[in-house]
Amino acid sequence: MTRLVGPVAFLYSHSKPQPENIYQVLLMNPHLEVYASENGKPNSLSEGHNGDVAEETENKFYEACQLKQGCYADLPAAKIAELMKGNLRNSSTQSLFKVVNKILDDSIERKNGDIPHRMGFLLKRVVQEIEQRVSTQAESFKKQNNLYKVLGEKYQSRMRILETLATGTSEENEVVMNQLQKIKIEKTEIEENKKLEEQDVIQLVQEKDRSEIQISALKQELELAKMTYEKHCLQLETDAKETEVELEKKLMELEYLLSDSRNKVKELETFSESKSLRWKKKELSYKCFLDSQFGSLQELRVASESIKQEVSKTQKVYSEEFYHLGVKLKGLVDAAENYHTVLAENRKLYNEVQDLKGNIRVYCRIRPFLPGQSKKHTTIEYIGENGELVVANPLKQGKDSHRLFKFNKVFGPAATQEEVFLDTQPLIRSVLDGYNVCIFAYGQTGSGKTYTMTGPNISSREDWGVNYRALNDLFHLSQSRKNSITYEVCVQMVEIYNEQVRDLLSNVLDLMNIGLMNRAVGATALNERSSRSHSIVTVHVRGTDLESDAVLRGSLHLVDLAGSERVDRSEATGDRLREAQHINKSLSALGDVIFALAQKNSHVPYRNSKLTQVLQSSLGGQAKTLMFVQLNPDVESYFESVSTLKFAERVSGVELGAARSNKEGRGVRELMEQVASLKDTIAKKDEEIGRLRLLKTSVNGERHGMSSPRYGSSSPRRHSVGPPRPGQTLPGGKSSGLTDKAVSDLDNNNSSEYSDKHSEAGSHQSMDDFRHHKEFFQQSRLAVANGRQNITGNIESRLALVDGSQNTTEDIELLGFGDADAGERLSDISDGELSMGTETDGSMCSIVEFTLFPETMKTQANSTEKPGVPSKLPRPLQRQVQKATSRLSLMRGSSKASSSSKKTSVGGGGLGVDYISDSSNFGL
Ligand SMILES: Nc1ncnc2c1ncn2[C@@H]1O[C@H](COP(=O)(O)OP(=O)(O)OP(=O)(O)O)[C@@H](O)[C@H]1O
Repeated sequence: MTRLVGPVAFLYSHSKPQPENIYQVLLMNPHLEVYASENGKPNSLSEGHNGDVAEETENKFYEACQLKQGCYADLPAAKIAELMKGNLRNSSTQSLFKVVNKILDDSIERKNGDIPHRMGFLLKRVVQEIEQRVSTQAESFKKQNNLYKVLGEKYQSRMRILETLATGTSEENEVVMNQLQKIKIEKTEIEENKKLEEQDVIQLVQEKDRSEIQISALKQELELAKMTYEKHCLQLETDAKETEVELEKKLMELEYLLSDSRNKVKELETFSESKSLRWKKKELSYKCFLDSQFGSLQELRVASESIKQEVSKTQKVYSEEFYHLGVKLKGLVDAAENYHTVLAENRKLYNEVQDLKGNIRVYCRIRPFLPGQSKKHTTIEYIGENGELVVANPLKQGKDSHRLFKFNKVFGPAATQEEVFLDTQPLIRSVLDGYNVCIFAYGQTGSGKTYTMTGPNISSREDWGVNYRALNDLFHLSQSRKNSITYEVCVQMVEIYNEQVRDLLSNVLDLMNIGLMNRAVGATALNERSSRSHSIVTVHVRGTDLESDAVLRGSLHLVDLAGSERVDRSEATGDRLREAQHINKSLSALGDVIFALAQKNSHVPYRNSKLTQVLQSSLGGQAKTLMFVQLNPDVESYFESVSTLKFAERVSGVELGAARSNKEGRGVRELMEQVASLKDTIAKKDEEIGRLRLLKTSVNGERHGMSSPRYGSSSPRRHSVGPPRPGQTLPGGKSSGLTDKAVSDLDNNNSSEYSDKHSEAGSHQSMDDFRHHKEFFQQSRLAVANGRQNITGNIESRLALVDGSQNTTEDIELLGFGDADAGERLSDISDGELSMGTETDGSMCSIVEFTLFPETMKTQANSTEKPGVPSKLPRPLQRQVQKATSRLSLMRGSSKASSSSKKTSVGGGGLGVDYISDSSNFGL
């Protein structure tokens, strides 16, 4: 490209002079540069705007020329031209001009104007070069000029168009101006926004700084975290390695297990295949079975349809029949209701018949298992509502193992003290109507006798036994009747221990006070001895009808017997053996009495024990007697229980005769008193006769020795009475007044041998079923026999052997031997016709007196021996006994001393029981 700049462009545009040759151009513009084109021709003329570059080129060219001058002076011109050719082409036009000027200057300096050939050639070449360059430049100027001309025209036409357009768009210009204004406003707004944004930007920058700080802090944290993370990573890696090792181990194990389980799976697969085969077979068989069942079901459906029809038919028939049955049933229900009332009436009537017959009532009570005892093993099989009891033998099975017993009532283990008492209450209340009542508890040790009679805990009303409840009830009843009848009530508590009778308490207040004050000691002392002694609480009642002045007397004996099996099990010696023998004796005597009564024997051996003596009025008289048979349900006690039940069954068959109330009209009482005084005089006479007889006998004995069979026996009984004949008049003018039966009783009673045999025979007959009881009866008899061997026929000695020497006199006295009127008393007791309450000497009071206070009798008999309290008794009890005895003596003394005393002595001779007038004191 060729540019026109500087003076050339100026020349072209203003003067437009057309240079006629290259020299002119070069002269006009010494700075004009002419560049050779690549093809060796100058293609442009350019101003050398860098003088330094041009100067450098010029110097180089000149130096080259001078060099060539010196060096190549001899070279031909062609050769020089060839060498110059490259430099010419590459040199600028200005440097060429300079070269020309130099050459010319040099030639002028030489003054001859002579130019060396070589320089001239060079000059020619340079000029040619410059001419060539100028001509090409001029041509391009022409072309450009033409081009500019075309362009000028074009622009002028455009200018014209634009001018026309400019006039047409002035209005639009206004709009555009307006828009421009708007745009300006927008621009200012934008600028403001921009400012704001700049502020924002500043803020953002600040924030950015802050965040950068944060970022740097975070980066630090990150660094730290990275460090810890790396540490952690390291730890993890070590852990991972360890776990990897473990896992590898486990993997090994698992692989082993896997292979094992694979084997098992294979086994199971084979097993399951065999099973599935079996199941398939089964399925097939079931299918066959189901098909057959389905078939039979179809048949059944058909059959059931027909049956349904039949059933509906029969239902109709049944409903009709049911209707008829309903009608009949209604009638039956009515009848059943009546039946129950009839049954109740029957029971009542039965009881009345029993009352009339005077049967001993027997209630059986079964105690519950004690804590610690196994409740599974019980002998009690069934308890009926009407007194049936079935016991099972644990050693047998089948029918033989069961035994049925029937009593008036059976109380199960769950029966309460209240329930037991309610069934006993009517009997107890009849005491206030003048009846003698005896309630005794019989059974083996630990069967619940004391529980029933006394109760386990007297401080709790609920636990009160029959004794406390009876006393409470009697006192309350007597209080409620006080407007029509005044009652005098006396309570005695007696214990028969080793055949000695001990009056423990004679006053109900003392009973209650000692019970309350000294409960623990008293209770313990009593319990200790309970198995080895018979305890008897006696309530004497005397009532006076305020209207008729009639007097009624009743007595209630509440007896807790000693354990029935004690002797059987006893392997005791010494004191315990003695106790056992006494218990044996008394229980066997009770058995003898009961069996004699059951067989309606003419003789009933009451005298064989203190127990039977004390209970005589309640067993043989017109008394109401109830026996509680206590059972232990434990299988270990089965045989004991069965023998107890057999004994009880026997007892329940005993008829005592209809009970009779001891009521006396005023006349009767007066007569009784006369009879009593007469008896007293007779007794005195008898005593005198006895003394005379003794005197006579001693005189005869002296004369004839002691060989008389009549008086040979030392038994005063034989001596005094002998076997009387009916109607025989007793010495002293007193008719025996006894029937044949009474006489024989009397005889039997006095003949110990006969009595023993008789009782034994009775026992043997009646006790076939009661082997166990028989055993202890025999045991007791052995003791008696031992005594008999030593002194045959000597009753005193025999008794001394049985009861111990210290009690000999006492026993003789108690049994009536050695007492002149004993025969009479015995006859009274034996005679069933004589009531204990109607005969003074044979009354319960006198018997109790007689039994309780042998020392009194001894005094009467002028005996010198006095029984002491047995040393075997526990000390507190001894004190009690002594206290009670002395108190009773005092009471007797006072009643004797003053007939107007509030305490009334009953029984004649001041030997009765002291009644306490003020019964209100006894409210419990
Ligand atoms: N019905 C009953 N309910 C609860 N416990 C009873 C019953 N009967 C008896 N027991 C308990 O059985 C045990 C023995 O009773 P208990 O002392 O009355 O017999 P026992 O026949 O009088 O004996 P022992 O002949 O030795 O005097 C006691 O612990 C008593 O509390």
